Amino acid sequence: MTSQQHPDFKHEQERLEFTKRYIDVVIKTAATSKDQFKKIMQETFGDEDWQESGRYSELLTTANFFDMSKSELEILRKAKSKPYFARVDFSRDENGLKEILYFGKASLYQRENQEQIIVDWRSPIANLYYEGRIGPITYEAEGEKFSGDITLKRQLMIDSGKLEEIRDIDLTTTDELLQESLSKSSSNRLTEIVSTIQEEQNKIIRADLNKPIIVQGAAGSGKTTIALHRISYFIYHYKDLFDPRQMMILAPSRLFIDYISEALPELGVEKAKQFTFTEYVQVAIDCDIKLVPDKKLIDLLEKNDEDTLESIWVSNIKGSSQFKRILDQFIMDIINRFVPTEDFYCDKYRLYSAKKFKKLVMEEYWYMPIYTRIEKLKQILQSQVKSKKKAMLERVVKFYDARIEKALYKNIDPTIRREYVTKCLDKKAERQDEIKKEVRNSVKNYFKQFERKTIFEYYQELFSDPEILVTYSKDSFTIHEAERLCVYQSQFIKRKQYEVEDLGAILYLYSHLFGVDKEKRAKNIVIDEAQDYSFMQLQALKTASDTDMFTLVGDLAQGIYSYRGLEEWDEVHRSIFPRATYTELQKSYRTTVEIMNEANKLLDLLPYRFPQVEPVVRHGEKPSFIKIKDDQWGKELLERTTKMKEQGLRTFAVIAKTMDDCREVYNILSGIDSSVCLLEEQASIPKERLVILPSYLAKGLEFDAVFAISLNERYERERELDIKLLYVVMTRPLHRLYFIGNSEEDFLIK
Ligand SMILES: Nc1ncnc2c1ncn2[C@@H]1O[C@H](COP(=O)(O)OP(=O)(O)OP(=O)(O)O)[C@@H](O)[C@H]1O
Repeated sequence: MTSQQHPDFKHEQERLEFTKRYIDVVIKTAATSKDQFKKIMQETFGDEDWQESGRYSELLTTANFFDMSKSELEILRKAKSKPYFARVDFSRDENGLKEILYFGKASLYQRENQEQIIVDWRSPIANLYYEGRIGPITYEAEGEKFSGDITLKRQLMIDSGKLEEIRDIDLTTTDELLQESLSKSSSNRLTEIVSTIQEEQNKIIRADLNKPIIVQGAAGSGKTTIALHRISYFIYHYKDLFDPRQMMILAPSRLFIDYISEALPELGVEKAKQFTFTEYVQVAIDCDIKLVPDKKLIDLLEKNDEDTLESIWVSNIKGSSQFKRILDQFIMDIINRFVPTEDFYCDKYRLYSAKKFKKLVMEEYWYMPIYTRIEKLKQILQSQVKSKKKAMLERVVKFYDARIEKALYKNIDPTIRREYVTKCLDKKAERQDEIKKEVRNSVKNYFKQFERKTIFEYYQELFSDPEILVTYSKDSFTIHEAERLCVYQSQFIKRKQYEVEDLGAILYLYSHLFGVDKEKRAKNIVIDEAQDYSFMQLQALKTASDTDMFTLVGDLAQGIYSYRGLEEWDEVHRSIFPRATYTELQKSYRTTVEIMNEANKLLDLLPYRFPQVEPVVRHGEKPSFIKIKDDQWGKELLERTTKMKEQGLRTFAVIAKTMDDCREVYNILSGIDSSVCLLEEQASIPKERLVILPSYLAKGLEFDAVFAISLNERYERERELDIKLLYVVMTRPLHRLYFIGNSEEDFLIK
């Protein structure tokens, strides 16, 4: 039963009013605590010797409380307009008592009796809503199993604090709330979906938090959304143990980060760090890297000449597991340069043997980056020298004092004796100075035997000798291939530049040689569009962060960077994240059946077997083709946009294959309507404006309506990259898809 005629509608309305009033009370109480906090702050800072008086710890505890109440306050304030979205009535088998649970984005207890007024969607019992059907059920919380009966499952539509509708879900009802949510228009921003999370998605969000997870999900299956909800779930579960700033989200571009930014505060994950891979590498190695503009994809699309093919060949190698093995050999080689061959002496005293050092470098400190091992050795020597200094000086004093004393008692000419004693005193002072100098310099001098190079010098060294490269490759390279690689790299070495494809290897080397600072290491990493990462990049991230706590979400069918990225998950799973749970999502929530059916045809043209994507049943207009006959297409496109706006659609994109075509489209459209906007990688997406962007930047984004356009650049059936790009374009719209071009064949459609 739906709508306001529901017999329980009034009751639910009253319940909502009670909840809102209760929230008001809590907010007020929290505000008082805040005032109290200020008072204590003043008192505490007014007190001169507050550090000693023990009030420091008091201050800290209060500050902590203040922080909590501030965020609690914020969450509750936000929750007031929509405190919950669902109700589940559950009778536990153990006591037969019926619990009435209201699920929302906050959690709220009635202070008097500790009864839950709102249950957080991330709590274990919320599984009853996401996975439970009416009838008997068991659920797990903190390792314990509970069983009972769900007697009611109800969705509550609340808007601006007003109950709009209630809907009971029984066994047969399809999820109307999901349908409704999907049929809405998009806002150019990703939003949270807590009230309509589907069972298969819920399983991923709540999958074992102590294990990595790899999700291969179709376009529009909710990968980005799920990844963000999983972070939210993780933070909720480890709120007392884990600082959200230790989480890192890696996204393909700033444009994409801007796109997901709106969902972050809603989910309470805004504190997680957000970077592109390139940005993170520079942060991790604490150095700006001069990067060659990344034109390979464009070159592949536009030129596809010999130089391009050579650079693609190199990119493939630089991202491969073979390259990791080469780097491992290189690292071993470097480590061997740090094995001391000489004993350490301070003055003429042998304080440490080379053999003992070797054991430390090669065995005991094996887990540390090599430069950290050397730093450790330095500390050992310094403390050795420090502890022996007194004894060494005393020995000298003792030695000369004994001589002087002997001379004083010896029966010799007084002049000779005086001269002898003076000489001894001088010698003693000289030796003491010598020892002091040695104490100061011996460690430094000893360490001169070891090289000191920068990460860039090491990386360049790798490409300096083809023969050595062949050895590192254990003959998997021919000398000719190694030479090609070295020649290719030399063009950048001269200009002190690097390619994007070098960053994985640079980060990997850096982690082994120098180590990434602890505060720059993330403890939990979420990677969106993970199919575009190479084996080397993923391995480097794991080594750099020293954890395998990764959430990887991606879609190989959209792998437009597969020349440097991944073609399958298996190797990553096997070699980098063997503990990972691997899951697939085949249902798509974004587009209509009509659009998805058309996009699905492209999957058959790809050289690998990609299963057809199943759209959630939602119908709409069939994609249609507009032929370019004259200059009128621009006008027609804008007229259609105006019409769609009248029908309630809000976000529109014109997507061309390349930026060149985009510029031409922009020139024509901006001549008719000055509000159209050309999107670049660093841009943020303007709201409510028609945007023009190239296919490769559209990945991950979505719009109500998409015009796939081809002026000069057609999609070629023979080229895998073209098929993938077109697939990305065709899976962006929620509701409408138009093709504008010279011929339908340019879009591989009939
Ligand atoms: N359970 C759900 N309830 C409501 N909307 C959902 C649900 N799951 C996904 N969506 C919506 O479907 C759309 C696609 O989600 P999302 O962008 O996360 O998919 P994706 O798998 O990352 O897509 P792509 O591979 O194309 O980047 C979004 O608008 C999202 O809000």
